[in-house]
Amino acid sequence: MGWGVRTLDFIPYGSFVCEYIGELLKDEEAQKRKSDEYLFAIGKNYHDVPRWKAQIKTIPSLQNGPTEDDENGFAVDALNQGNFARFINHSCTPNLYPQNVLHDHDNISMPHIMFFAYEDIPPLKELSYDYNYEIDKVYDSDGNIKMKPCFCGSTECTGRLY
Ligand SMILES: C[S@@+](CC[C@H](N)C(=O)[O-])C[C@H]1O[C@@H](n2cnc3c(N)ncnc32)[C@H](O)[C@@H]1O
Repeated sequence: MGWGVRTLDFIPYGSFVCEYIGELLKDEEAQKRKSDEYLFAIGKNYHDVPRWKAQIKTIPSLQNGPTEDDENGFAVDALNQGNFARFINHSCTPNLYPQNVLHDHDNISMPHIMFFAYEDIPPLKELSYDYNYEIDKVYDSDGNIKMKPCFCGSTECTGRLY
């Protein structure tokens, strides 16, 4: 799996752990990047979530309907600039989960990606999150389906990252 990240300290359930830092790219720019190893796709499905729809009324910039940013979707690329979060591997039974967080602006299409602890994490445990790829939905530049085996070692491992 290459490099990974372990915690030195005990991390209590629910704690904020770190942000996924990198270059913010429009989806179309992200797709042109030669490497997708460190891309975190933010997605643009926040308008579809009924629970979120109620809260959308509280965000001033969303009152005039979707903007060009909403149509585009964004990704964070940590290939050239980033922090240690880019070395966190995928697991089919992860101990971290990402959340979209708005704290210094109210543009819902480009939230900060913050990781929180799914459970109490003991010292020296490897940190992981679910990369959430859809199997057979990742393509190379020629349009062929890409496949990558998963080595997370979980008893619930699906066998493929994508
Ligand atoms: C964001 S990087 C994680 C850090 C990476 N291990 C490294 O050495 O830089 C994502 C890449 O790590 C590898 N990786 C992460 N989790 C994996 C897993 N469960 N099974 C196989 N490869 C994994 C894959 O090559 C993936 O494209």
